[in-house]
Amino acid sequence: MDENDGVRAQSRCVSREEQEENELSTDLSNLSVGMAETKRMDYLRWDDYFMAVALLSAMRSKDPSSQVGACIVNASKKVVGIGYNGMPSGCSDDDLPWNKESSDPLQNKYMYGMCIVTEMVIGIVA
Ligand SMILES: O=c1ccn([C@H]2C[C@H](O)[C@@H](COP(=O)(O)O)O2)c(=O)[nH]1
Repeated sequence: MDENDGVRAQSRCVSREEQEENELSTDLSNLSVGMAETKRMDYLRWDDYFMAVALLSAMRSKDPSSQVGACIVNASKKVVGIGYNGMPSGCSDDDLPWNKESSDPLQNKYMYGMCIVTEMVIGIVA
């Protein structure tokens, strides 16, 4: 052992610390690679997404026999309208009839309701 042994020893010690640090950072970097967020691949396709919006909207309908939902989307895939079948807005769905086979046309829902898509398109362009 000469006078440089201590230095070498210290230097070896620092080296080991550095090595440990390197190992630690390597481990952390592995960890961060392992935890890295990557894009989900099982996300909803646009068509399914818009159809799901339409299905959800249909659940708002008060029509006892048919529940229809709609979701209108523009060319940029932006929803420009959602809706469901029912009485025209502003008309009470407690007062208007929900029948469909009454001999009195005024007592049938068809006299008052309109295809929801038609109604929505009118709403969008109006
Ligand atoms: O494309 C459609 C088809 C139907 N609707 C609405 C209109 C009515 O409220 C009902 C149809 O009633 P039925 O008892 O099934 O005849 O559904 C619509 O909005 N859009």
